Parts: sequence; structure tokens; C-alpha cells
Amino acid sequence: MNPYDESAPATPTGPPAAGGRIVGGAADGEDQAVEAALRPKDLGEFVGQERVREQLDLVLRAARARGGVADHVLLSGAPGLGKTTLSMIIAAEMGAPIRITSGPAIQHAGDLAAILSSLTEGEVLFLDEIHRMSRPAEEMLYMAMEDFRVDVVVGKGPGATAIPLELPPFTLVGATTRAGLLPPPLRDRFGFTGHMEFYAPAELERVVHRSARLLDVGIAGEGAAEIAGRSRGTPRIANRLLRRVRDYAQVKADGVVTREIAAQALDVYEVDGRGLDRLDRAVLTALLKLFAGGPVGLSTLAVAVGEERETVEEVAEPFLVREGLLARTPRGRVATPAAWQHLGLVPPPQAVPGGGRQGLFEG
Ligand SMILES: Nc1ncnc2c1ncn2[C@@H]1O[C@H](COP(=O)(O)OP(=O)(O)OP(=O)(O)O)[C@@H](O)[C@H]1O
Repeated sequence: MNPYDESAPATPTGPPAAGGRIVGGAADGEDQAVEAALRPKDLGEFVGQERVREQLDLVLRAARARGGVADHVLLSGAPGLGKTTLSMIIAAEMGAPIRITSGPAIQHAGDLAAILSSLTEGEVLFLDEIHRMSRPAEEMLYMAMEDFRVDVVVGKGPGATAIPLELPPFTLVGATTRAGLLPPPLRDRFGFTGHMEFYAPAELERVVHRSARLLDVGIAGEGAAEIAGRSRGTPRIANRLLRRVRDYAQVKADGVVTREIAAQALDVYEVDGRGLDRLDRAVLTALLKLFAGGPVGLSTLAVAVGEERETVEEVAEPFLVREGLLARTPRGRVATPAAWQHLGLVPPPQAVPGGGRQGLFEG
């Protein structure tokens, strides 16, 4: 195919990209409904993340041996990698109840004080998106984490008084997609920090097999491998793709997920062999076909695919960069040799990988 062919069909533009993406990392309504059934219940069932699992196992065993509560735990990593699941496992392994809330839900220090003061001894408090808590709540949390105490301010102005309130010892499990955004005083108060990595295909295959068993879906080894390879390193996406493939297998075949059935089903949902969806491919296609692989400015690229700048930058690009298909350079976006290869196109002779060529199309 000639990359300069102007008669090529117009680059397809995706639906509103961030919401409802089958390959999106964040949970949608259906995910929430079925995830409870698919969550591993203990560390032994939790697939992958060997390092974090091993370290956490030590932290929890030691706490149990001491008969005390576990140190506060910070889990960082992209959405859908298992932070909530791991927090529930921590509670289960400690034989403790768990309370789940999130940073954006705690806008006032009083909201946090209400939660903290109602915890029972040893309870696990899971605080998702901890980097999005309000500043006053964050400051209250410092003292609560360190001294199991908060000062509740009663009244306003000169007459305001701080009433100290003792808290039962508890374990805070904070989760964040961006550990770098946490203020150091907060980060330092966690006894253990685990960074969750994207999963290897073989690990995702195990996740798919396990979920298929729980959902009572017949699946061949190669069927699981096909789904795993398109799941962008993320168990949540693997589970979601499995559900869509199961539908297809039931409607179009005998219900068993083979490699062919998985591939056909995911082609219908426009998730390609490497996990790129329609938006990802639209961005890449425009970059290659319209701008000869770049460099091209983000705004120009966004106009070319009919999307908002932010959608291209925040929704499509991170995965393309991670996959080594696109590079962000000071002079604009540049396709890598792997991008040409993935779309089956031949780079023009003067295109130098890494953006060494004078940009004709910068926006
Ligand atoms: N290591 C794992 N083994 C098996 N299944 C997993 C694993 N990690 C996650 N899952 C599955 O993936 C789904 C999403 O996991 P979870 O909700 O824990 O992700 P998360 O990191 O908390 O996401 P978010 O940041 O959006 O809250 C769950 O249904 C869980 O069953």
C-alpha cells in the first residue's frame, strides 16, 4: 500500500473515545457488576506481580505473628491492574473488615474524620485515588496514619477549638495511578509501597483461564492466548474481552472459545492483534498516511482524526507510546518503524526514525 495515496479512505474517527472503550482501563458499569465474582480472594490466587506479592506476604505474615495491625500500604499502578483486589486480599489475609472510599469522595476534613472515627480495630481502610483528596483532609490523614489520632476542630474563628480524638489502630491502603503526584510527607508515611506493573501475556492467559472457569466458559489454550495478547497488559481488559468473546462464541458457534472464535469476535469489536482499538489505529493511520510518519504537532494530528487534543493525548497516546509505536518528541509526534510494520505500510525513504527529518507538517 502506498502511504502517500491520497485516495485512501478517510481516516475513521472513533466514538467519544474515553467513555465506553472496550480496551479502556477504568471500570464500566458491567465490569463493576461482575468483578466481585472474578476477584481473587487470597494472595495464592492473585496472578503475577511476583515481587509485590512476595513483599506483601512478608509484611502481612510479620504483622500476624506480632498480633498487630499491618503497616500502611501504598499501591501504585494503572487502572485495572488489581489495586482494589489486593486491598481486599490484605483485609482477608489479616482477618479484618475493609472500608472502601476514594479521594474525590473526601472533600472536607470532616468527611475523613467521620470515616476514621467509625473504624474498628485492625480494619483496613482502602482509599482509592488518594492523590485526589483535598488538602485539609490530607493533612488530617498524616496524623491519623502516624499517631492514630485526629484533631477535630469545633467552631469557627477565634473560638474554634481542636478536640483530639483517639483512633483504633487501622491499616490504610492507598491506591494511586500516579505515585509521583503524592506529596512526600504522605508518601513517607506508608510502611510499604508496591508498584503494580502491566502483566505479561502468559500471566494474562492465567487470568483468562481462571475467569473462564468461574464464568463456566469452555476455552482452549490458544483462545485464552488470543484474548491475553489483545488485553494491553491489564486483567480488567482481559476479563472484559473474555465476556465479549463468550457472547460471540454462544451466538456464532458452540460456546467454546477457540483461537479462531476469539480472533473473529475481537475483530468484530475492532480490537486488533496487539490490543489497539479504532481510535489508536486512527491516530496511527493519520500519522503514517497523512504526515509520512511525522513529526507532526498534537493539534494537527487531533484535527486529522476528528478528536479533541486531550483525547488523542490522554486516551490514545499512552498505549501507543508504551507499545513503542509512537514517540513524543519536542518537534511533534513521530511514528516508529514498528508502527509502519504494524499497519503493514512501507515508510517513505527519507523518513528517519526518531524525528531526525525536518517536520513539514508541524501544527
Ligand atoms: N492479579 C490478578 N489476578 C486475577 N485477576 C485480577 C488480578 N488483578 C486484577 N484482576 C481482576 O481485574 C479486575 C480489576 O481489578 P481491580 O478492580 O482490583 O483493579 P484496580 O487496579 O483497583 O483498578 P482501578 O484503579 O480502576 O480501581 C478485577 O475483576 C479482578 O478480578
